Amino acid sequence: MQSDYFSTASSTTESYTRTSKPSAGQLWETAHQLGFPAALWRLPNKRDKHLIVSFDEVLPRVSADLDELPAGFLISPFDNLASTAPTNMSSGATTGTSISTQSLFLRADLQASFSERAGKSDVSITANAPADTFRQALREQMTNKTPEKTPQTVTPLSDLEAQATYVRNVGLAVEAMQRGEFRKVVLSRTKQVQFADAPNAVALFDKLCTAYPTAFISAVSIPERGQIWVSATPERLVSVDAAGLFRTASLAGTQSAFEADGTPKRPAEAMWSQKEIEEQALVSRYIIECFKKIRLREYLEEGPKTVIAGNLMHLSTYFTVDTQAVRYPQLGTVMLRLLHPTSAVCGMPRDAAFNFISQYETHDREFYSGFLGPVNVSVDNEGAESDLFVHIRCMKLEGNKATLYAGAGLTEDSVPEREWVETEMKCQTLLQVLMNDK
Ligand SMILES: C=C(O[C@H]1C=CC=C(C(=O)O)[C@@H]1O)C(=O)O
Repeated sequence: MQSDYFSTASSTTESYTRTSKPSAGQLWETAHQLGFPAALWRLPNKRDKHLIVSFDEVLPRVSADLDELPAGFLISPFDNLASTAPTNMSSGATTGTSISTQSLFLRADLQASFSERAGKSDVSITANAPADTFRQALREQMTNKTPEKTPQTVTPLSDLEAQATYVRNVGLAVEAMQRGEFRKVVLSRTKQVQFADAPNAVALFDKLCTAYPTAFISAVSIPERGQIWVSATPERLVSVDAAGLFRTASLAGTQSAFEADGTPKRPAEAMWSQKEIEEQALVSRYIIECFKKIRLREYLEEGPKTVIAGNLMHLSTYFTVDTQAVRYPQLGTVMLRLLHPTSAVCGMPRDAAFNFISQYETHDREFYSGFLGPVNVSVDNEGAESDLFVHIRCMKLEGNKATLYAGAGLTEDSVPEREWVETEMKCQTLLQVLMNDK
């Protein structure tokens, strides 16, 4: 007999031994079977994995307000701009921020943590009707035998036409920048991959966790769209921890983390071109301008430093603010609205770059280059924290098909063919793990 996993009283947390606990895969499959959205994630440099299941078959569209939302997981599209509305800040400053209600929110109706160290998982569930349905379906899932794993065939489809279009559009962007229409734009492209069978998102998530310990790894299932988004992003957008420490970072400039002979490069010895230094400085400047808009001067800036992101290296500058010391508890929400989309995924000035992207990109970015992550989630009784990341190095799974997304930051010094190669390298972050079917 399986133990009773959930209490149907108010929200409870229970611990299980290794033999009786439901695995992330079993919880994920149960949610999938019942048509419930689910999000699985692992924070950078952490080992614990977390899962949320929402009992809303159609997810609510919400404003990304960290001060109002309950515990859950937020996923926002790139195109999240709304009409500008004046908002009064606690500091007394008045500024224009975008109030958009296009983020999808997975409320934590069920929350589970999987800790390798402690050898236990905690599962808690709120007491509303689908809880019983879920418990029943999970019991069945746990008694089912896992099917034998057969090697997966993964076929990237030809990109020749996409390459020609991309190179032409980069050329047009460079001309527009030389005419002074904007200073930076991030143009993206997609890459299609065909699988023999629908890939197992949880197995893929686990492989990404192992391959990229410093990335934010996630898998988000959105049944109403028939999509699962999987990513290994190196870019933090906004975090606010239980002690009120706010963090953001600027990330840009790209080169391979390996020498031509395959030996790893030492980050401290990485050489960066003027184009890349400027490209990253524009992202930092964008963040500082957001601080200026709300008249916040007490931020700590560290960098730029070379950081490793899987198969790539980037330049990154870190910004931190003690929201308690500056008496600005809503800083996370305010900065989120000001920052997105940063010039790491859109450009500078933002609106001109956004218009260029809308005019020339031939695909809908959907959730690529939006943001995602846990909101007001408490882990290990350490207090609630929010961790939102820029949704890059990601792909959309739809049955047997995956669409990978990658963009490159362009300035007037960009060479179109090199930018295409850069997007290919970015696609490799996920592709290498997909192709390595161990
Ligand atoms: C837009 C992407 O990366 C951004 C983050 C780091 C470096 C970037 C670059 O060098 O262009 C991009 O701004 C992407 O991976 O799709």
